[in-house]
Amino acid sequence: MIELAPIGCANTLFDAIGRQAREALVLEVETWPKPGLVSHVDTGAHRDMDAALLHRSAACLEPFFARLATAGAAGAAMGPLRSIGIAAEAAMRVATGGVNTHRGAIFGMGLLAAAAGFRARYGAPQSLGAIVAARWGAEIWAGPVELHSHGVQVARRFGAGGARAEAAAGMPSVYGIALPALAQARARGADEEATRVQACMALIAAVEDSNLLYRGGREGLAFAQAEAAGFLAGGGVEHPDWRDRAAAIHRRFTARRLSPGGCADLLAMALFVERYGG
Ligand SMILES: CC(C)(COP(=O)(O)OP(=O)(O)OC[C@H]1O[C@@H](n2cnc3c(N)ncnc32)[C@H](O[C@H]2O[C@H](COP(=O)(O)OP(=O)(O)OP(=O)(O)O)[C@@H](O)[C@H]2O)[C@@H]1O)[C@@H](O)C(=O)NCCC(=O)NCCS
Ligand SMILES: Nc1ncnc2[nH]cnc12
Repeated sequence: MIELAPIGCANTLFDAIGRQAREALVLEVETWPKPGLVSHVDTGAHRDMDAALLHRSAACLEPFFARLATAGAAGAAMGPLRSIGIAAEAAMRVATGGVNTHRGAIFGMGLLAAAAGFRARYGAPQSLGAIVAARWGAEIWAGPVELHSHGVQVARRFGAGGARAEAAAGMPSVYGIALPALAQARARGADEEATRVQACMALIAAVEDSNLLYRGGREGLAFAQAEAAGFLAGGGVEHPDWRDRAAAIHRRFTARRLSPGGCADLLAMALFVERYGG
């Protein structure tokens, strides 16, 4: 257990955590081409979502991320965090007319915001992901399960761990895949949008995204992973024609109605974690 002396925290710090979480969600949307996903350019494989809706959703979630940071700093266990998360999901549904824009992000980014609050309060040396795993990992598994959610159906049919497994393990896809991809692309001179596309492709190539499994089954997931891996093996965003190649992959996902919504969330979480120094 972490035992460190508390340090003072102003509300403005928690507000800043909420704002940074929202900005990370917005930056994810403002990234093109992301295979099958919504961006400022088009709506990909979605008929019920566009960039404006995702922006509205991100805006309505900002105060909830700030509340989660405050709760994290107060040493909250998973129960109070879950209550804030459920209220955030309800607010999202009101803001979007019932569309599931950011359920995964509420969960994962919400836990990272709580960890950022905890770390600001106690000065803990661990990464935000390590704090999530250490403080709330066991309770994440013990929480109530929605019998009919897409994630639960996919877990039953394919044994996929989804957002819970990712969070309980301390966000390995954020730390082991997205952050190194962002750093490497940037070090090689890629611009910021290209850097985000590279990280998105790296995530799709490796993550068992429950949205891909729900819409495309094992075959859809394998198709998506092979497409992203092919992009990376061909030089990724260092290839002179990278944008055309990524756009062609985006069209192929869209034609198959495949959308890696979990990877979109993980990209946003990596952008948030980067700003908080790991
Ligand atoms: C525990 C929950 C996360 C409940 O989860 P659920 O049972 O639904 O299971 P998952 O599928 O595991 O997760 C839900 C969302 O997480 C994203 N996701 C998917 N795979 C991964 C992964 N490997 N790692 C991390 N995150 C992942 C994904 O969210 C994004 O996609 C959604 C949009 O996709 P779309 O294609 O439009 O899909 P639908 O609208 O669902 O269907 P169709 O359009 O195809 O018809 C969007 O949400 C993105 O964010 C998964 O959807 C959790 O919800 C829970 O318990 N909540 C309670 C509150 C709580 O405890 N909070 C904790 C503190 S904040
Ligand atoms: N850009 C995006 N497109 C589709 N689903 C998403 N969920 C979170 N971000 C998304």
